Amino acid sequence: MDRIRIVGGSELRGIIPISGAKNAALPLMIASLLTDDTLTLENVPHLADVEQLIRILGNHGADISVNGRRERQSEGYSRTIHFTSRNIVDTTAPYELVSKMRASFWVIGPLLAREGRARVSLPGGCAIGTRPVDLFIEALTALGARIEIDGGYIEATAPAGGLVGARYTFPKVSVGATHVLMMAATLARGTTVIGNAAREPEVQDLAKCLNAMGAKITGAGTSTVTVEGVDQLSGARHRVLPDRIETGTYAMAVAMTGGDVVLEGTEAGLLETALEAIRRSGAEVTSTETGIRVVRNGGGIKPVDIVTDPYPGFPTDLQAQFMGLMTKSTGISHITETIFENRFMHVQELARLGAKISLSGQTAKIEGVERLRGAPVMATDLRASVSLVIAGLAAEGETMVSRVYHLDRGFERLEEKLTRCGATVERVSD
Ligand SMILES: CC(=O)N[C@H]1[C@@H](OP(=O)(O)OP(=O)(O)OC[C@H]2O[C@@H](n3ccc(=O)[nH]c3=O)[C@H](O)[C@@H]2O)O[C@H](CO)[C@@H](O)[C@@H]1O
Ligand SMILES: C=C(OP(=O)(O)O)C(=O)O
Repeated sequence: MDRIRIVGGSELRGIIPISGAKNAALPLMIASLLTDDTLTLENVPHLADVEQLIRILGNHGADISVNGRRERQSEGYSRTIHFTSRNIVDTTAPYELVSKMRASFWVIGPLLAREGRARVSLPGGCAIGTRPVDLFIEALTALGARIEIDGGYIEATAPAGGLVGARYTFPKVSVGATHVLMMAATLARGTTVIGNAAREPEVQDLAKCLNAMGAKITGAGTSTVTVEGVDQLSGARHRVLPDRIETGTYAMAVAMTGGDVVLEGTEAGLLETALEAIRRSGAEVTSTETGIRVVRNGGGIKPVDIVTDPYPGFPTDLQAQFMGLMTKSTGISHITETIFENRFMHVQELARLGAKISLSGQTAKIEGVERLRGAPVMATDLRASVSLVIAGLAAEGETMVSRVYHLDRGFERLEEKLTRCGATVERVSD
């Protein structure tokens, strides 16, 4: 199994190209099941999760071809992929395919809307909480679906004339359930009004693509989304928006090591709350013509308290990385996780590097230390694993991160991007 070896102590200087967003690419790829025409997605990151979803869509009958690359980038960076689901050959998403990744469950929306039925295994994904699917069931039931749970599968059936538009307000904000309800509603009869919808940029990106396919969606990006059902959707060409979590991760890495890096091809507007927290920690963060510049030249890392929240709040997907940064602050900071009940698994691994962190319920208290020292550490989930990389970049000596497959789910060419900016990071294959 691959490991990542880091020798800490170097500042980061240079340019890091930001990839297309994993969490936008996945629902966009799933949206291709809504039409028998071709959906072309540009800027799709080359990640394990994308490859897994390609297998899942293929199982439903999608014909998928990959080509193209971004200008000025070496082979293998974000790709252009064509998805054509002329016929849906199978409406079952089996356990073996769905258990590896939470987002694969979302095929339930398009399959149900287009084919009138779907049988989808209960999902897997990062083990960061119980992650139930009750909101999906409630939302699809509101559109008239009949839902049963049998042998670990959700079996959903639409009424004879298809799904019917309805007014549904989520009792809790859910990104995935918003994606699914929005996709299902595009082909429902009549109008659906989604209340307390997730406002994440990825929801906006999906709505933009669905509208390009002929859907009638307004309000995406606000908490009320209205979807007027249409008879059918067509193909389209859409560019996946930049990955705000990758952007924030590298910005925090620079704030940690010091240096001067331009994060290319991304936009500050996607992650203002996180960038503000990085600024408060003492780094300079400015928008440039090509992206975002992050600079920290000398000066300690100031302690900053954060609380995770749905967008536009501080993203839970950057919580572990920010904790990595705070381990070397000059004082005490507090990080409160409000989205997932078990998203502190990085705490004990950061402690191996010398971090001083104590937990009380959903709040971590981090006492900054002057020095971290390299050690063998284990990745426990996607974002936790990259928090160990951030800490390793600033630790003395060698840090060896195992279970790198977590990292490969969400970070395209991490070693290459960091090495080009002066870090010593390499993949070690046993
Ligand atoms: C592929 C993808 O885009 N994943 C992101 C998505 O995950 P995901 O869409 O799974 O996260 P949700 O927004 O649905 O989860 C938010 C909260 O709602 C709860 N919940 C959700 C659905 C449900 O039916 N019942 C329920 O109780 C969850 O357990 C969690 O506590 O948004 C999360 C929150 O920003 C991010 O951390 C993930 O990276
Ligand atoms: C938690 C994440 O992914 P997933 O929802 O697929 O588990 C993530 O992207 O940080």
